[in-house]
Amino acid sequence: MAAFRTLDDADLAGKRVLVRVDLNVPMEDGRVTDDTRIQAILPTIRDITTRGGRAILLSHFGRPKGRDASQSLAPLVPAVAQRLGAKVGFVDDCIGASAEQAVAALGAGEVLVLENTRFHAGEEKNAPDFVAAMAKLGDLYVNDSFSTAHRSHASTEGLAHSLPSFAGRSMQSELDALTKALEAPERPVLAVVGGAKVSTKLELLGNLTAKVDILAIGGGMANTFLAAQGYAVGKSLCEHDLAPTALKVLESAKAAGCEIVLPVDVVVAKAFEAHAPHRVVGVDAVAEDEMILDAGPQTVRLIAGKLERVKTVVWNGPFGAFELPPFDAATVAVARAVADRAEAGLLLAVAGGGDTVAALNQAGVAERFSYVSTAGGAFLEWLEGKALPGVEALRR
Ligand SMILES: Nc1ncnc2c1ncn2[C@@H]1O[C@H](COP(=O)(O)OP(=O)(O)O)[C@@H](O)[C@H]1O
Ligand SMILES: O=C(OP(=O)(O)O)[C@H](O)COP(=O)(O)O
Repeated sequence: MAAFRTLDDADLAGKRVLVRVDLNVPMEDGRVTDDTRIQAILPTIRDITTRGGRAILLSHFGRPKGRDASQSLAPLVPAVAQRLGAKVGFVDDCIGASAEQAVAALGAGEVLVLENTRFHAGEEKNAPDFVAAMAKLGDLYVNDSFSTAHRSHASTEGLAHSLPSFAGRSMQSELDALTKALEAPERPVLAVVGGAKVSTKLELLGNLTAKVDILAIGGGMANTFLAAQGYAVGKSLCEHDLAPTALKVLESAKAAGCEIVLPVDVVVAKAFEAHAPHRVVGVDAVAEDEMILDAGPQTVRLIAGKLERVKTVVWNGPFGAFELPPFDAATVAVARAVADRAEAGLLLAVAGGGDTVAALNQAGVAERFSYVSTAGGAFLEWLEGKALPGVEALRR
């Protein structure tokens, strides 16, 4: 028997199906800049609607503290409708009278998006009253969001205990593909971790050092390590409070025999904007009024050198502020080098994360990777061998 109930086990006709999806997609000026996560949920939505169910989509967007119009899911609704090729409704809350009325008015085969779950404090607290208020809106619960499975939130975990629950098609295929690709990875394994979510991803790097042979750290993540080692990082994105955690990661790596690769040179600018005047400097030469926005060419060469002796690459987090050219250079160069070797059959390359996938698409290499996951943090936690609350809650 499969570990999870899937849509194959569900009687969907006429049912109100609460579907946890991840509409936390990269956006710029109200426009979706990478639709991978939207494409990923279409099979599940279509499965529900063609079988006469009512698909009620739940998602967070960003990390708002309470209701915040700039983090609304409303601009995502036309993007979902366009890719689905069907009308999609929207209601400005995910609980309460307005949501209840909109769900009651939803016909069989129709689709509705509810407003950002994180507008309510109960979401991240997984508060029982908030879970109950959402559960009232559905007969069944489907989790199709592997990328939020590491969160023990009301819409990712709580609801699975309140309603008959099922894994969606994307959730199923992510778990299948990652298990196949990485259950017993060929060594040496190189993990590449960058990005901006330093506080939520730094701690897990300690455990990751026990699983991989080389850990290359870049992006905003690297700045915290550089600062912890005593380098001045100026105005860079950096969590100075987390210096002790960064030092612990370095100690764990030493104990595990995992080689750590940090930037040796960086690209710095005084403004966080595209084409800002910039210079390449050694990591010991960042001025007080500068910020690190990318890794430098020497660092790229260093990582390219490591690629020559590894058999598996796992990657989450861009190496720089890739949305702002030319600070995409290191990410693009490393992505191309990995893709070339994957395509030549010299290594297996798996990458994941909302922005990482966007960066690989921007570099035009996503198709040349062995597997690309929608998930970043969840992918790293899965790789560590951690039980993911959103996945565990779906087990039979
Ligand atoms: N040096 C840097 N300074 C500021 N932002 C950075 C830097 N390096 C990377 N980033 C940002 O990190 C973000 C992606 O991080 P993250 O959300 O952790 O990745 P993912 O979504 O792939 O899991 C991008 O928006 C990118 O601009
Ligand atoms: O974008 C996401 O994760 P990712 O940046 O690790 O790929 C998910 O939507 C989770 O978002 P969160 O890290 O705010 O919980």
